[in-house]
Amino acid sequence: MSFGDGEGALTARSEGSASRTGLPPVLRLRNVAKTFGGAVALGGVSLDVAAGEVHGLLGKNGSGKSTLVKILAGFHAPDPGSSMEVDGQPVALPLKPGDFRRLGMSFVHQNLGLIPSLTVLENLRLSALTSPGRAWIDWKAERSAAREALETFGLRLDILERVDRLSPVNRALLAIVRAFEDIRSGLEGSGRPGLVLLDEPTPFLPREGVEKLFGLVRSISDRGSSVVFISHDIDEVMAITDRVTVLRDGHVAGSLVTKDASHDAVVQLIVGRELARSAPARTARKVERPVRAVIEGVEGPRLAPCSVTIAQGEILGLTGLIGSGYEELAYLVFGATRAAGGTLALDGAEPLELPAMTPRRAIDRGLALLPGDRQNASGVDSLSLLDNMFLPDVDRFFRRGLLDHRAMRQEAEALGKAFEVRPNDPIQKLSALSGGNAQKVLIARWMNRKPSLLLLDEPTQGVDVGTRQQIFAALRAAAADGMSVICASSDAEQLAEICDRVLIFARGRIVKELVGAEITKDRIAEATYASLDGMGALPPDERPEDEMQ
Ligand SMILES: Nc1ncnc2c1ncn2[C@@H]1O[C@H](COP(=O)(O)OP(=O)(O)OP(=O)(O)O)[C@@H](O)[C@H]1O
Repeated sequence: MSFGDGEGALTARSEGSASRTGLPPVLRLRNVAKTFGGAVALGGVSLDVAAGEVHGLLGKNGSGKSTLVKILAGFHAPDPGSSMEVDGQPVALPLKPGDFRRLGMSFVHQNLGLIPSLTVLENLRLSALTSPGRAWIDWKAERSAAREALETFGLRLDILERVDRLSPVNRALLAIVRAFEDIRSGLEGSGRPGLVLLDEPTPFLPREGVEKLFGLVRSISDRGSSVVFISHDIDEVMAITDRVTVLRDGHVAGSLVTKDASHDAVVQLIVGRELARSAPARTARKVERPVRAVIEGVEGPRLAPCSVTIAQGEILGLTGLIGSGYEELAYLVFGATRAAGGTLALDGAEPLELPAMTPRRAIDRGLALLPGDRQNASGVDSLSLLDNMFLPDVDRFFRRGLLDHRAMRQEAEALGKAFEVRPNDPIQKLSALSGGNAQKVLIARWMNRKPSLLLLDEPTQGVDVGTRQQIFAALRAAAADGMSVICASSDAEQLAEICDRVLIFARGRIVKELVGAEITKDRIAEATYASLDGMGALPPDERPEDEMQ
């Protein structure tokens, strides 16, 4: 994600914010290795994180980043021969769960690690509330500590709200604030500089969230603490880190000082080759094509009634700030969220009432939805790759009442190969795959069904820079064959690469349409943030319209 060159654009870190000299590395890893049943996830990684440094950890899906983080969290035991120092002191491995606190580390994992049934307050103050030797809880003091922590981050949340009622964005922000709080209280007690590890914390964050997070990261590092920042977003990494280490196939492919490195050099280190940027094939798409779907007056919790028409073979992007309504449309059309009103007419057929739409009906009519919240709503972690791929249409593998396992396996293998799923073992559980590889399985599943209208919510979240290009190419090829795609995303770069048309939403309405050559990353970002001006009046050429063709 990057947001153009305008005011508030993500800016490169100043030289003054680099690491503190004279102090031992806050974390030193030597030859850290991990094998899972013979498969090498980490092949001997050595890495120093300096005090006060923001260190980017990058690498393709499955390169070993999360495995390394999980070793530090005491979740995985590394192989013998691995060694670790914290603040210059040797630390015995494996770590036990919870040891990281004693060592001055805190984490935000991809699944955020919040307890959904507890309140914001309870989640935020979990470490403090459960710390040993605490005889009683001063709830008044806890409430004010929680409010203060949220205020520092500019996060407006009801501290008594249950976490499962929060939006995904607010959950991510809360998890990040909690990690910073944990380290801050750790700092007070121990005098250590401390280390926060952020494992892909930003995909759900709106731009203001990213800016706030970066502001906090800078202030923490300015006070001497270190941050390890894992992300697939190269622009973010270039903006916030002092140094980057790139993992490839479980080994360190290289380390770079960020201010001396170019974007392309980092990409090359990640993928191991130069990445050819494919130009969007928009020219052929100006041709008038038959209408695939007419969505009229769709209305949802954050979406005022709005209408959208999409042509056959068109890739339509939806974007805006989180909460502007763009992120709801796909779910309302698919019946995953109940619409308050509206109709959907497919290929000239009789319109269907959206409030009566259900996912089953939508699938029967040739729709498919890839939800953004893949941890909770997309795949089933405890099932195999094969089951996850064919969950929605297992019927087609029945031959005279029996399931044709061989055909399923062959098709799953071919699909995994096409989408570069690694490891490509159809009977492996989805939970054994890295986050990005799991996302590839889920994209493959829906693409394979050849829906007439594919609804995507943040489809390449957590997917590495090389695979992203393959997914874009697959989407373009499917669109050239007539599949229509609606892609909701906060990633302007992604939309600029694949879309024929982009609709920008603000306050529940469509406020701007960009077509063909108008679609650039900067134009999308500009139109998105123009809607913030004064939060009231929009510029004259961006007045809300209910109808856009
Ligand atoms: N519990 C497990 N059992 C078996 N294999 C595993 C397990 N956890 C991870 N792996 C394998 O280890 C390798 C590294 O995975 P890891 O999750 O560390 O990658 P990553 O770099 O974090 O990827 P991503 O960017 O997709 O999150 C992958 O091949 C993965 O399939």
